[in-house]
Amino acid sequence: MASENKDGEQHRHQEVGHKSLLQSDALYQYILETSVYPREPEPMKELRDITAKHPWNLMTTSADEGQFLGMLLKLINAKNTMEIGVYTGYSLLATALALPDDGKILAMDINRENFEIGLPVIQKAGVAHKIDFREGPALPVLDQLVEDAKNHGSFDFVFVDADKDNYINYHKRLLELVKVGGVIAYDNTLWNGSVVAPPDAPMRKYIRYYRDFVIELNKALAADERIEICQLPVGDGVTICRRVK
Ligand SMILES: C[S@@+](CC[C@H](N)C(=O)[O-])C[C@H]1O[C@@H](n2cnc3c(N)ncnc32)[C@H](O)[C@@H]1O
Repeated sequence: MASENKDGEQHRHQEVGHKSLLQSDALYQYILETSVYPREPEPMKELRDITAKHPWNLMTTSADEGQFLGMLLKLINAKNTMEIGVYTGYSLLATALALPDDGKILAMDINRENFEIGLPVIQKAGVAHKIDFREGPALPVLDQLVEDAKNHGSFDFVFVDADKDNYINYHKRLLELVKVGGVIAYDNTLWNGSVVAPPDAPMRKYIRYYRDFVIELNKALAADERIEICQLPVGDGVTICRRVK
């Protein structure tokens, strides 16, 4: 989706946000209009519209990534899941809709207010009973879960979409909590394309700050023999990790 700044200059969608790293705006729009929007469940559309009016809407998961998550969850028959980084709940709703009626999502975010923006839509969709929302930093919750051996290997799927400087810390703990054969998906692993930018390239402050953490994560995941990985250019880059040992 190209947009114009005040000088009438055209920006590509990946420069104004990072919802897709595809090199053609027209191609991305084609994917959305042909395959994503026509199949997007009504509650997800409603939540996407509500979120679009929120000042931090850049943080939301894109509709194509939401569709991808739903498909992935169904393909692996996920039931017990976790999400780190909820914001208004678009990926959370995609997950809740994809899980069976007795499926579970342990959802964590330091900000409850934004979760509450999406909550009425989630309730109306009839899937709120699957969600256990915990307000606060995710790391202490993971530490608590790891302490109890009965949680080891108990999660089928985890979606990580929060503070990039903690992804490595999450990974250490999540590998104990996800079952062998289970999946951890890390979002934003191409970090607005900055992972290949020269260090002196102009970048927004927050992109520059997290860039090195994302680069280190990508190297660590590629070297980790306990997982198989697949990095996809969906959204801002998502790396799917399948625990193998
Ligand atoms: C990119 S947004 C998540 C987007 C969400 N998955 C969606 O579909 O809209 C990142 C979220 O991570 C949360 N966050 C940041 N640091 C966190 C932490 N230490 N623990 C848990 N959540 C955190 C932020 O409050 C923010 O809502």
